[in-house]
Amino acid sequence: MAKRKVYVAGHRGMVGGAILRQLQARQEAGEDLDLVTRSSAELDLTDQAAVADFMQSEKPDQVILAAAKVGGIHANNTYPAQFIYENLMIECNVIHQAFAAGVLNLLQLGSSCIYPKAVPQPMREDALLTGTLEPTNEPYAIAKIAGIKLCESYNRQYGTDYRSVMPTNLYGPGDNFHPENSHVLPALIRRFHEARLQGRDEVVIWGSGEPRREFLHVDDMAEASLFVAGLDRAIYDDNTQPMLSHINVGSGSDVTILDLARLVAKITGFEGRIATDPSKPDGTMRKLIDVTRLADMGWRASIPLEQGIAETYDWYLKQDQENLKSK
Ligand SMILES: NC(=O)C1=CN([C@@H]2O[C@H](COP(=O)(O)OP(=O)(O)OC[C@H]3O[C@@H](n4cnc5c(N)ncnc54)[C@H](OP(=O)(O)O)[C@@H]3O)[C@@H](O)[C@H]2O)C=CC1
Ligand SMILES: C[C@H]1O[C@H](OP(=O)(O)OP(=O)(O)OC[C@H]2O[C@@H](n3cnc4c(=O)[nH]c(N)nc43)[C@H](O)[C@@H]2O)[C@@H](O)[C@@H](O)C1=O
Repeated sequence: MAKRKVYVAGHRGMVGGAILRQLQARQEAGEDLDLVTRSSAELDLTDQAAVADFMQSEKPDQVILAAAKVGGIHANNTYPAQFIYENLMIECNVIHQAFAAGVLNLLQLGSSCIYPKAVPQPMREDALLTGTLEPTNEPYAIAKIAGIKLCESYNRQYGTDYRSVMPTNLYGPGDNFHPENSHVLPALIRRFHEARLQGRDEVVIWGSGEPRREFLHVDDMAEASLFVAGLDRAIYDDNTQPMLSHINVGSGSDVTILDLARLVAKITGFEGRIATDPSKPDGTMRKLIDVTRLADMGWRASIPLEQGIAETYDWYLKQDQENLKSK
């Protein structure tokens, strides 16, 4: 039997990298896989003609779409045009050109920010499009909702099997530690680490510290993505209502940002004060997702938050030291 050719879009990113590592482990364990990757420098997924050429020449059996314009609350709020344009273009090009090249199986990653700002918690899949979105990331969320609807529409009209997973806030090795544009967890790991090294007695966190967020380790996310991609179609379809084909992926519990900061302080060894900066946005106050659907299918997260942050900090320290050496 021919090898199954899988294209992982976004393999240099945090999630795509973790998915690729798990697929490579399967390959080493004997699974007949042909793994295809391209960096954004090699293939700009916003370029329709380039994506068409690539799909026609590679003709993968399966596409995993983990490429996107990604960032935290500040980046989303500051670069809304890039977040909506690049994400819509990437989704349209990858999904349509995959279809045009005869790809029947695809999995794409959305985000829990697709759900309305004021919605019963935990947020079920059928909360989609029941209210207005959180303004700080509405353009990104609109693009992610369009991704779900693209998959649903191609499935309805052409009978393809294009699936969508909606992750909660993710973290782990390979994360972006940019001081302004990153998500909260990598930002705090870096800020608390630097404060300890510099002997500072205070670290400031953005907003009130009161919002709650649910965090999932990227290795859990990669495992869940491959679990959903590999589900028998009858099981996937049985568990989705008509016109509601996405599946939430989360850890099932959330923490306040202040408690998260205390945990990061403990792990990084910072013993000073934690202050808040109310001039920075809180964003949505709570976005815990309901993970019943995925749990019923047989998958649950396994990496506890404290352990996951400690491992991520170890990874960060290794990167930090390599960077220091190369300076
Ligand atoms: N991180 C999080 O907390 C969450 C992430 N998600 C979703 O998970 C997915 C993966 O996110 P994550 O791994 O964190 O993001 P990263 O920013 O770590 O990685 C994104 C990847 O996308 C690629 N990419 C971006 N633009 C282009 C382009 N124009 N052409 C080709 N490739 C491009 C980049 O490739 P290159 O490196 O080659 O430039 C990069 O490696 C995204 O869909 C995101 O929306 C959802 C919820 C939370
Ligand atoms: C995954 C998700 O990520 C984004 O949404 P978000 O959950 O609001 O993301 P965030 O991680 O950046 O912030 C979480 C909370 O944490 C607070 N916070 C404190 N101190 C820092 C800090 O130093 N940096 C950041 N970024 N936030 C901080 C911050 O004020 C907020 O209250 C979406 O735009 C969208 O991309 C999306 O889907």
